[in-house]
Amino acid sequence: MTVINIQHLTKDYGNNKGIFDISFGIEEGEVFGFLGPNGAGKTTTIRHLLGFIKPQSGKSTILNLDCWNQSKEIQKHLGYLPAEIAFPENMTGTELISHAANMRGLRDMTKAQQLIEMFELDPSARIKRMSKGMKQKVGIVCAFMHDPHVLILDEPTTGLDPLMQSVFVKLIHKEKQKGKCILMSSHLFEEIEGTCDSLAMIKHGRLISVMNEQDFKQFDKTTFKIKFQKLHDFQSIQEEGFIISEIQKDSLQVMVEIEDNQINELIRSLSKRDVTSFHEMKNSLEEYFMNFYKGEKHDHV
Ligand SMILES: Nc1ncnc2c1ncn2[C@@H]1O[C@H](COP(=O)(O)OP(=O)(O)OP(=O)(O)O)[C@@H](O)[C@H]1O
Repeated sequence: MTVINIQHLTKDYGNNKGIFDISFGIEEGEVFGFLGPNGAGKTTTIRHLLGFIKPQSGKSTILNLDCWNQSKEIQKHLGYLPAEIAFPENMTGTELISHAANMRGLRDMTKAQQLIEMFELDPSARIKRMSKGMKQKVGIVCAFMHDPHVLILDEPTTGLDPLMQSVFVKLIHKEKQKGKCILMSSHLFEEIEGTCDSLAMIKHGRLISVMNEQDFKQFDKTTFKIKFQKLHDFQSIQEEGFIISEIQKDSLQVMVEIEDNQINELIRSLSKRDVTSFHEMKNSLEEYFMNFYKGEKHDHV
């Protein structure tokens, strides 16, 4: 079932700013990455989904409810983590979490407590004394504590240290297993690659690429750069049935591309040969896009 559905969504702010003809859908149990550089239009798209912006043309729905006309109904099923969290500074984290729960009519705080422990958050401090990372953790607790079916997360790992980023990735995997529909915006390839099943890439307000689950499978492959001592070994490895993506005869070097489950087979095969060097070159989303859009100027994306 398509939970989030965006069709031809357009908001023109003038001067070529805004979003233009954005369309994509996200299914139940799918983690969808929304990737793009600063100012690309990620937040503008997300604000439409939240019912904060009326579309100029096109429409978006969540659970078949219209995001502009039925946003109140949608709120019950939605968890939202904004990119910039503007919390009332004088409250403590605990007060804020209770306040957010009361607004939702949420009584059972079991999940909130689990999240607080999982992220090692001390919510008793005043928000104004909290670091960026601590505020982000409070935001995560508020977005997930009512166990919503749909999660919209705008640059969710901002301010989290690497350890907490990996806790966040675990949380996303768990929520996905429960069948949640998750939209996650980011300008970090690594974050999207580690969590998402599919993605849309936006630049200058327009979608430039959509990758589905099948397209993502290529990142389960690894390329190895292998150099041999003897010509005979260099030649015979090419007859072993591996995918050879590049051959350099002068240096007796090959690039072998394997699925992650073929690694033992490759090692067995190499153990019979005289290898002088062996380098792993993991296929990454970032590399894929850099190759795909060679010639264009990139900062992050
Ligand atoms: N209310 C507005 N009026 C005019 N221009 C706007 C408005 N809101 C956003 N923009 C412009 O629209 C473009 C898209 O902005 P948006 O915030 O959606 O980008 P983003 O992809 O979320 O970027 P970032 O990664 O920096 O958060 C930007 O050029 C921004 O300046």
